[in-house]
Amino acid sequence: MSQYHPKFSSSPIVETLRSSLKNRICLALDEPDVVRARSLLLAIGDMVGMIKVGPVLFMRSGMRFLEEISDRGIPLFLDLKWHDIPNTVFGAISGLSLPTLRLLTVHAQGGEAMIRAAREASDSLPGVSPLVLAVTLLTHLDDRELGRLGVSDRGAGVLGLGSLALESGAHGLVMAPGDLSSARNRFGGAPYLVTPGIRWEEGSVSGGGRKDDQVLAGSPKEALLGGSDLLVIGRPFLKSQDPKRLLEDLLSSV
Ligand SMILES: O=c1ccn([C@@H]2O[C@H](COP(=O)(O)O)[C@@H](O)[C@H]2O)c(=O)[nH]1
Repeated sequence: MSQYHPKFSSSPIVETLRSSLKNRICLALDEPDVVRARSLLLAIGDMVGMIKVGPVLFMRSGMRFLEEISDRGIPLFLDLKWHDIPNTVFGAISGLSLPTLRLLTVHAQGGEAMIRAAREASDSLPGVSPLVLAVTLLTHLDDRELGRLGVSDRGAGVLGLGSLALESGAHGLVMAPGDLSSARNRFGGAPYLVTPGIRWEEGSVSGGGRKDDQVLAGSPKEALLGGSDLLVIGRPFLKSQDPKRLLEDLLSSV
C-alpha cells in the first residue's frame, strides 16, 4: 500500500508552474566564461523550460546575468543552496528582485526553522513567489561518503530529509533520479520534485555518456517515469559541440 503523506496537498503555485513551463528541461548554466554562457543562452535559452544559475556563474557575473535571463522572459532557477541560520537565509532571499524567478534552493539539512524562514521570505517577495526547494542528499554522494556523514541508508535519508523539508514549508525537493519513485510513493504528487544527475546515450548525439561526478546519474526517461517535474542538465549541454541538436534530440525522445 502506498504511504502517501496526506499532509502534502496540491498547491496552486506548484500547479501553475507545472502548467506554465515549455518543457521539463532545465539548462544548468554552470559556465565560468560569461561570453560562452551568453552564447549558450542565445542558442537554446528560448527552447528549454527553465535556466538554472548556480555559484559558478553567479560568482563571475553576480546579479547581472540573472537579470539578463529574466529580461528575456525565461523562467529562472537560482540554485545557491542556502544552508545558514534562519535570519541570514531570510535576509538573502528577501533581497531578491527578479521577475521570472521561479525556483530557489536551500539544504534540507539546514533544518525546520531555516526552511520556514526561506518560505516566509519567498512568500513575501513581490509578484510570483518562487518555489522553495530543499536539497535532500546530493547526487555525488556514494555509500562510502554517506556513511562518513552518518547516513547508513540513502533511501531512508532522502525520505527523512524530504519529510522534514515539506513539513517545514518547502514546496519541493531536489534528489537523484533513483530516489524519485520512493519519494513520490511517500509524498504523493503534490511536491515539486527536481532531478539533477541526468545522463544518457541515445540517438545520434551523445548526452554525455560519462557520469562525471554524478555517482547517482539516471537517464531522462528514468527520471520522467519516476515522476520528476524538472530534469536539470548542465555538462551534457555545456560540453556539446551542438547543444541545439542535443536538445532537439532529447525533446523528441522523451
Ligand atoms: O544534488 C544535487 C543538487 C544540485 N545539483 C546541480 O545540478 C547541476 C547538474 O549539472 P551536470 O553538469 O548535469 O552534472 C549542477 O548545477 C549541480 O550544482 C546536482 O548536480 N546535484
